Amino acid sequence: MSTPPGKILKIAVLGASGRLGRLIMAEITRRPDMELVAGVVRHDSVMLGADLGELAGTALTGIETSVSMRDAADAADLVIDVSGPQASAAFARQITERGGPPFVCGVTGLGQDEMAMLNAASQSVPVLYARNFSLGAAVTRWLASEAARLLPPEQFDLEIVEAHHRRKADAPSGTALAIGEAAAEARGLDFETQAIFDRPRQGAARPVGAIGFSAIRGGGAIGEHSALFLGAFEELEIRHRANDRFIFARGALEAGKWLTGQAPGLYGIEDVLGLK
Ligand SMILES: NC(=O)C1=CN([C@@H]2O[C@H](COP(=O)(O)OP(=O)(O)OC[C@H]3O[C@@H](n4cnc5c(N)ncnc54)[C@H](OP(=O)(O)O)[C@@H]3O)[C@@H](O)[C@H]2O)C=CC1
Ligand SMILES: O=C(O)C1=N[C@H](C(=O)O)C[C@H](O)C1
Repeated sequence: MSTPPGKILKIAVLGASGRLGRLIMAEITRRPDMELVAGVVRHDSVMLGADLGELAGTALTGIETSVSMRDAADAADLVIDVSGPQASAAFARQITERGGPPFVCGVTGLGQDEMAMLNAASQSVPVLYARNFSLGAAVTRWLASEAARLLPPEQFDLEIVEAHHRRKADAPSGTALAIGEAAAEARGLDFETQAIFDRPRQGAARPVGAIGFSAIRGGGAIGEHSALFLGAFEELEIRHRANDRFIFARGALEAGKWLTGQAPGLYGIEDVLGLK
């Protein structure tokens, strides 16, 4: 079940001044089934007080950006968070205290403490956490986990390579980690002990079952991910490239629409797409 037909979904965006936040707000204003009701920015943001339409590149909305997560939550049926790890944790605490509204989080680079806050919120509120909102990336992850299950780790080494724009703060990307976690699970391996994030100049040879990560940062790359299954005599590559950031905005809104009809719990994009 998702939002009832005819109901207009009121949405607040956390991280309204960011690359993805602006696109999500623009997309909301184009949708007849959605209404943009709040946009939260950092307290020292130069965008504080700006009209949301100014940020989204659309007509003026008459609503100014604010710093109050509480006011945003009060006004909205759904909150979409594309800010940063600290803000996500603070907001998750806020929705736990007030018991809603449903919360979609797309922020990557969350640590254990921040994930614990999301988990705690999901005890009483529907929460969806997706490190990549695109359909193609979700299918990439699913395909990689199938390949990992079918290709034995003794014969096929798994390396995950990703590339992103120069301003991305976290590495490896959330999507790369999600692919690695799914592959480790499919192979019955412990992700934490198998993941290799750094290779020393003078190191040992590659252990069997290891999952290696390489992250490229530079230019304007929107997001590219490859899962490489490297055998001695054959190789398989599963590759996804985002050509337009719009795919994340659209995916976030579809995920949010789906989430508003769900019971409290922690969901992923796989639940929305039926990939589980
Ligand atoms: N799940 C998905 O499909 C995708 C996820 N992402 C993730 O989304 C996040 C944002 O990405 P992107 O838009 O490119 O990054 P940006 O840096 O462009 O945007 C993040 C925004 O959040 C703002 N912000 C930081 N702290 C707060 C706060 N306490 N309250 C309100 N706003 C705050 C920042 O403000 P300021 O500039 O003032 O610091 C910034 O404008 C990242 O974690 C990224 O990895 C990105 C693309 C797709
Ligand atoms: O920061 C980005 O830009 C992106 N972040 C997400 C990630 O870390 O996987 C998703 C997408 O690749 C773009």
